[in-house]
Amino acid sequence: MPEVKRRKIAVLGARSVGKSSLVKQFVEKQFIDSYYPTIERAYVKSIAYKGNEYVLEIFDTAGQDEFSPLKAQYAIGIHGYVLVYSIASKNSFEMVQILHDKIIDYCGVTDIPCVIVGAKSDLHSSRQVQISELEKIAEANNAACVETSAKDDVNVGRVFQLCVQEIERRLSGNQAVPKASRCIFQ
Ligand SMILES: Nc1nc2c(ncn2[C@@H]2O[C@H](COP(=O)(O)OP(=O)(O)OP(=O)(O)O)[C@@H](O)[C@H]2O)c(=O)[nH]1
Repeated sequence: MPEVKRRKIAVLGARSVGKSSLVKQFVEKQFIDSYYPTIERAYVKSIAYKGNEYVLEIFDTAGQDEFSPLKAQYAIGIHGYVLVYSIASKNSFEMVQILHDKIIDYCGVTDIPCVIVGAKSDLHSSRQVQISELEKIAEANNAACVETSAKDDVNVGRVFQLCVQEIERRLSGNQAVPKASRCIFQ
């Protein structure tokens, strides 16, 4: 019988970028147009990956700015990170590198399993962050990347598949994953 594996994932990013909407769309298959700032909330959802069942414990966190201290519970015992920005906000994109650096620094490591997510990909006409910029930051940080829309339910499941992929390839010592399976835009 395939083994059940448990993995903890923290979802971090600036305020109002769509973290909760992404997690809610993934877990509860719903999208809510109104905005309620998140304090913090944990969700559980199982997925299949390479023939195994993964029980994901997903921590949806409060929006961060550059001065927010990283909470211990989002660093200790976390297997993988989902770092979210909105494609319609350059400032939120800049927060991704700040957050990545904070996690690396807090954990005292050089590399973390991470997916960088350009959220609200349906907001084409307000786009401030190009796909090439996402590819560049992902490559610089050895991360996977994807653009999603929680509103239109585009690539939402892929975020968490990619996160498990990033976690597992490090645990197995297999670093060789083709770029095409690490960066997804449509
Ligand atoms: N157009 C569009 N709007 C979105 C999308 N995802 C979220 N939103 C909207 O953006 C606003 C903020 O979404 P949230 O999911 O609450 O953002 P958050 O990052 O969890 O916010 P904090 O709790 O402050 O950190 C809400 O009004 C959502 O309806 C999306 O994919 N497309």
